[in-house]
Amino acid sequence: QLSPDFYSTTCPKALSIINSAVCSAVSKERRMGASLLRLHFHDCFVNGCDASVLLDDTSSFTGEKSAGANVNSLRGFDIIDNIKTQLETACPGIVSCADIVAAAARDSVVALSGPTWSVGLGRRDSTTASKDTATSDIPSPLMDLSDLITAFSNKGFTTKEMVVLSGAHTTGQARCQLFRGRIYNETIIDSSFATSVQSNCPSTGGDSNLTPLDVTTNVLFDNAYFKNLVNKKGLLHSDQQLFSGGSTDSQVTAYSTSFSSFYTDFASAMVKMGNLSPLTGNNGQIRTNCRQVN
Ligand code: HEM
Ligand SMILES: [Ca+2]
Ligand SMILES: [Ca+2]
Repeated sequence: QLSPDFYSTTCPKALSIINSAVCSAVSKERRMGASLLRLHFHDCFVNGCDASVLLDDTSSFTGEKSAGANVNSLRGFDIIDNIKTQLETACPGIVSCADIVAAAARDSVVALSGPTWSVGLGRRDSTTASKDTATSDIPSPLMDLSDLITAFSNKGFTTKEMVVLSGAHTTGQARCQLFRGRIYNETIIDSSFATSVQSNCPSTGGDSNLTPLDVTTNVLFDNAYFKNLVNKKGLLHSDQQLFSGGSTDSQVTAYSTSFSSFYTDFASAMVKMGNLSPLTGNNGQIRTNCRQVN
C-alpha cells in the first residue's frame, strides 16, 4: 500500500529535491520531461514499478536497457542518478529508485504544463531485471488497435485508459526507423503532413533522425495529440490506430475538444500505472546506486 506521506518523517525533503532536479533538467532541455515520463511507463510495464529499467547488465542477467524498445532510445538515466546522489546525501538508504522515477514522471508532466496527481510512495527496488519481459510487455509502434488493447489489458488497463495514456505522445520525439513505414505507405495520413515528415526521414538512411510525436505543440503537455489524430497527423502507426475508423474514434474526438477531460483521465490513469505491482515491506531493497543491485 503506497502513501504520499511515506517519506514525511524519514526524508521530508525527498519530494522537493526530486522536483528541483526535474525542473532544472526540463528547463535545460524540454525533451527531458518526455524522457522521464516514458522511463516510468517502461519501468511499470515490466514487472511493475520497481526500477528494474534502471539496472545495467550483470553476469547474472541482461537488463532491460538492451531490449529493442529501450536501446538507443530511453533517456534520463543521468538525471535519476543525479537525484539519487542528492538523496543519498540527505537521507542515506531511504528513498527508492522506483519512487524517484514515479515522482520525476509526475513532476515532468507538471513542468510541461500538464496535469498533476498525487504520487503514492513506498515502492522498493528490484534485485533483478529481464530483457525478455521488456521485449514482450512493452507495446510496439507497429501494433494495430486490437493488439494495443490487449497489451494494456494484460496490465489491467481498459481500452479507455490505453487511449488516454497514449496522450503522453503530446510531447517527445521518435526516430525515423519507427515511423518510416507509416509515412511512406499508409493511407490514413494527411498527405502534406506525410511529405513534410519525409523531408527529415528519407526512405533509406536517417534511421535515427528525430521528429516530434506531436506536430503542433511538441514541448507542451496539452490535448493537441488528439487533434492531430483527428486530422490524420499521428506520427506512429500505433498513434493513428486510435483514430482509424475503430471503437476508440469517439474517445479521441472527445479528448480533442476537451483538454480538461484529458487531464483528469490522464492523471487517474497515471496513478493506476504507478500502482502496478510495487515491491513493498521487506521485498526488494533500497538501492544505493540505481544502476546496480546493492
Ligand atoms: C500505446 C502504446 C505505446 C507505444 C506503441 C509507444 C511507442 C513509442 C515509440 C516508438 C516512441 C519513440 C521511441 C524512439 O524513437 O526511440 C515513443 C516515445 C515516447 N513515449 Fe510512447 N508508446 C506508447 C505508450 C506510451 C505511454 C503510455 C507513455 C507514457 C505514459 C508514453 C510516453 C512516451 C514519451 C513521453 C515519448 C517520447 C520520449 C522522448 O522524447 O524521449 N508512451 N513511444
Ligand atoms: Ca519494472
Ligand atoms: Ca503537445
